[in-house]
Amino acid sequence: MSKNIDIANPTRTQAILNQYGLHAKKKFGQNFLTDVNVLHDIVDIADITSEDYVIEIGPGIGALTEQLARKAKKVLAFEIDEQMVKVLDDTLAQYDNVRVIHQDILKVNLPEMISQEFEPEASVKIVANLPYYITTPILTQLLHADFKWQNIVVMMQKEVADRLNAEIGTKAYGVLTLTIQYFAQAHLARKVSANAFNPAPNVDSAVVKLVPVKPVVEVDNVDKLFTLIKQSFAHRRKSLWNNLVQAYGKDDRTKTNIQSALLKAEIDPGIRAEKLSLAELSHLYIALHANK
Ligand SMILES: C[S@@+](CC[C@H](N)C(=O)[O-])C[C@H]1O[C@@H](n2cnc3c(N)ncnc32)[C@H](O)[C@@H]1O
Repeated sequence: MSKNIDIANPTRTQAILNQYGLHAKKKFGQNFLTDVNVLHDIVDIADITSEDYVIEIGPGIGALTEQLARKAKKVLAFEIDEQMVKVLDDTLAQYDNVRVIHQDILKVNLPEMISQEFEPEASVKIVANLPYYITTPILTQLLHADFKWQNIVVMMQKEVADRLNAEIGTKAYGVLTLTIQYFAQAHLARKVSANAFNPAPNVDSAVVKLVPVKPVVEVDNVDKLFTLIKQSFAHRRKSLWNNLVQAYGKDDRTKTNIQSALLKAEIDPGIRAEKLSLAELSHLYIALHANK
């Protein structure tokens, strides 16, 4: 395959799938991008330069990988579908700066991989047309993983993109919104219509750019903070008090501890978690932790 011919365009994508006797697999969220303008936009939004080491999630037949490989120093792409990995051996054969790894991204130890595959102090960017069925677990994994990244540019369902910057007190405001807020600032970079894909998804899509931020309130253990946040949102219609008692225990000593932490954090026990900001939940975590 010549370097000058793009892998992606509506007829070429289908021809490659036919050549290998493949169909897009729903169970792996396979919706292949066939619009080269969208692919170029994604690479531009991520601002990929020859200094960058890129992690791609789900390369598929290599349409986005190829565009990344033309600009980046190295691309490390994780693909779950063995049949796609075989296609990629051919479609990306000319790009010696691409390494495809046949693995479920949710099972990858990214910091370990980065230290094995990238130079120390590498400028790391993450780019993907995400499999929509696991957008939230992937974003959660990426953000909680302990490595430095410059930006994350990902295509996702528009409805999920809206949750990232959801207003406090709305139905869309929740654990995902707070996870994003703790680690990053999210910008909706562009919308993408369903006919940019083969097969066309039944939902609207959007490209989102995340840039890292310092958290509004630093805590000593981010995982524990998010355990508390998940417990607080466990039953959205229940009060914070009821959710906390359910999580921590109904005995008098535990109840007194929760009560004094709420008082210290100046939070009304009757409120619902969806009315609380990240800063308030962080202060609650700090107060609860101090009581232990
Ligand atoms: C929406 S398609 C994107 C394909 C290609 N990047 C494109 O833009 O045309 C999602 C890709 O992610 C792969 N995938 C799905 N689940 C995965 C997982 N858990 N780990 C790694 N790759 C996964 C699918 O097989 C598919 O190739």
